[in-house]
Amino acid sequence: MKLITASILPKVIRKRPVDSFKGTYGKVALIGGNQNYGGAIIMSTLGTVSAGAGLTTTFTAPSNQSSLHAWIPEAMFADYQDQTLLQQLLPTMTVISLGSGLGTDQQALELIHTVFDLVTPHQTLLLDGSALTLIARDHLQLPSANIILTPHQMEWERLTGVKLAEQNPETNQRAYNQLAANQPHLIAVVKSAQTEVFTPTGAFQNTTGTPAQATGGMGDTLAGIVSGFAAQFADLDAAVLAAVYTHSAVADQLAQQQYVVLPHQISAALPRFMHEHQAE
Ligand SMILES: NC(=O)C1=CN([C@@H]2O[C@H](COP(=O)(O)OP(=O)(O)OC[C@H]3O[C@@H](n4cnc5c(N)ncnc54)[C@H](O)[C@@H]3O)[C@@H](O)[C@H]2O)[C@@H](O)CC1
Ligand SMILES: Nc1ncnc2c1ncn2[C@@H]1O[C@H](COP(=O)(O)OP(=O)(O)O)[C@@H](O)[C@H]1O
Ligand SMILES: [Mg+2]
Repeated sequence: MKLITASILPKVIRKRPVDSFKGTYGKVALIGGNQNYGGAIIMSTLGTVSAGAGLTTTFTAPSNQSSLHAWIPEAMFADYQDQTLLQQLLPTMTVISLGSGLGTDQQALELIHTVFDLVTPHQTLLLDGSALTLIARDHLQLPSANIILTPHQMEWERLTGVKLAEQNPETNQRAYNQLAANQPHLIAVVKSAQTEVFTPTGAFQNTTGTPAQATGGMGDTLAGIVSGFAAQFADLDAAVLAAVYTHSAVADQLAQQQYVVLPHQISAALPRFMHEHQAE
């Protein structure tokens, strides 16, 4: 297994061309955040916008609208139950992220079906949190798209059947091979204290991260950052590796002076970190 080190950053984070505009940096739809888990999709949104995505729309429960805008006015709000809006907007997106704080009720399941029907092969679809739990529970077939899965270890167990205690680079690779077999391009980010990333071109282990990250919303934030990187940077595998590295590298920096790192603090520190690591 190769290691994900700082050397990934200059390959991915490039100085922005002078004549670029928001359209250059991709459109992202983040779908999730039910009445109880609004914080999850707000934290994802903070990650995506702070990572530099050009335009971000957050599809969530209407009760989350004012908190979303209080936290991050740069993001647009859409009601995730509005079928017309979903059908109008999702085809225009570079990246769709589905599942952070979505919950697992019937409404959530129907939303997954809607997104799976609408997504096209040239789009990137990130699946996180509740979406992964529902896909595993109902044996849903993944649509044809560039798929990024971001399971924690229990979600990975649900998806693949590999028990948490038996998860290691070898068993995870075998499970990844099975999942990826019928997909044009699938990336699995198996999150833990030593996150492993499986791509069609290789398997990688992250070298950053701290127990100060062990708090709710940390994975929602990662899903947002990965979406922001995937929207902007052309090489999808490298973009995901750089996002995974960056999320925890920023946490490591903050943890030098903090007992716990709050997920939104990672997003707040992201623009400066990316500035420091951009290459010509
Ligand atoms: N502020 C918010 O709105 C938050 C919403 N969240 C959302 O809540 C939904 C449910 O996600 P959860 O992950 O909380 O619940 P899950 O039920 O999916 O997974 C948690 C269960 O897995 C077990 N587990 C074992 N090993 C684990 C590991 N390495 N990492 C995580 N869990 C492990 C836990 O003990 C627990 O029983 C998701 O949609 C998620 O996005 C969470 O992200 C927490 C914060
Ligand atoms: N001890 C740890 N060391 C490093 N990273 C950790 C540690 N504990 C948790 N993390 C990171 O925090 C995130 C947790 O994701 P997840 O469980 O999905 O969070 P949530 O769903 O609450 O947002 C992952 O990116 C994981 O790698
Ligand atoms: Mg999660």
